[in-house]
Amino acid sequence: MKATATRLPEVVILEPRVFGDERGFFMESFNAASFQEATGVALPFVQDNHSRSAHGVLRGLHYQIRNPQGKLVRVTSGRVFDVAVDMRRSSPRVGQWVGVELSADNKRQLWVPPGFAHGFVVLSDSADFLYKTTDYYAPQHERALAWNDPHVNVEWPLSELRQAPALSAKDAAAARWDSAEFFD
Ligand SMILES: Cc1cn([C@H]2C[C@H](O)[C@@H](COP(=O)(O)OP(=O)(O)O[C@H]3O[C@@H](C)C(=O)[C@@H](O)[C@H]3O)O2)c(=O)[nH]c1=O
Repeated sequence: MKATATRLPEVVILEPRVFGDERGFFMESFNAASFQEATGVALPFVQDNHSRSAHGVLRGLHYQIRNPQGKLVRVTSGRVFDVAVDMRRSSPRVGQWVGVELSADNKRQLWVPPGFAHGFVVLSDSADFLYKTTDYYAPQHERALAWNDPHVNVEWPLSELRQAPALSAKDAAAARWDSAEFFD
């Protein structure tokens, strides 16, 4: 497992060792000890999620203001641009973002800690997105920050899309920075 820090130090890119042979490949997609060594995080994971999205779908930027979820995310078919935003009020990097391309080919995983908003846009024809979470889904605590909030100013790779990003109604109505809620 290779771990690479991003410009937000708590957000880490993980690359499992891939054993290829004439049959295909094998990798440990999750190993608790390797994960803890790479991130310093000992939280248990309690939920696994899988979504499939068409080209141009943008989900996010989501976080839970109570029961915050750390997310270990990866892509098993297709290619996405994945984004984490620091939503911790007392953080020196509050409002800063990091974006990483995750694909079935590069087999990268991104560790998005509790206290960060998360989202992604699909660059391929479709994408299967799998993630583990450190807390349960709690819709009453879920919040969405607008993907295109000018204060955060995520540089989404929109030139790679054949269309404008496709959003859920919830994400289209997401909060702007000035009315967003933060982690203390
Ligand atoms: C996220 C989630 C959704 N659902 C249900 C609620 C709803 O009816 C349906 C679709 O939910 P959403 O539209 O919120 O799904 P989606 O927009 O894919 O939400 C996800 O986006 C990415 C970016 C994240 O980071 C995730 O944590 C999660 O917020 O699935 C669950 O039952 N459990 C869950 O954990």
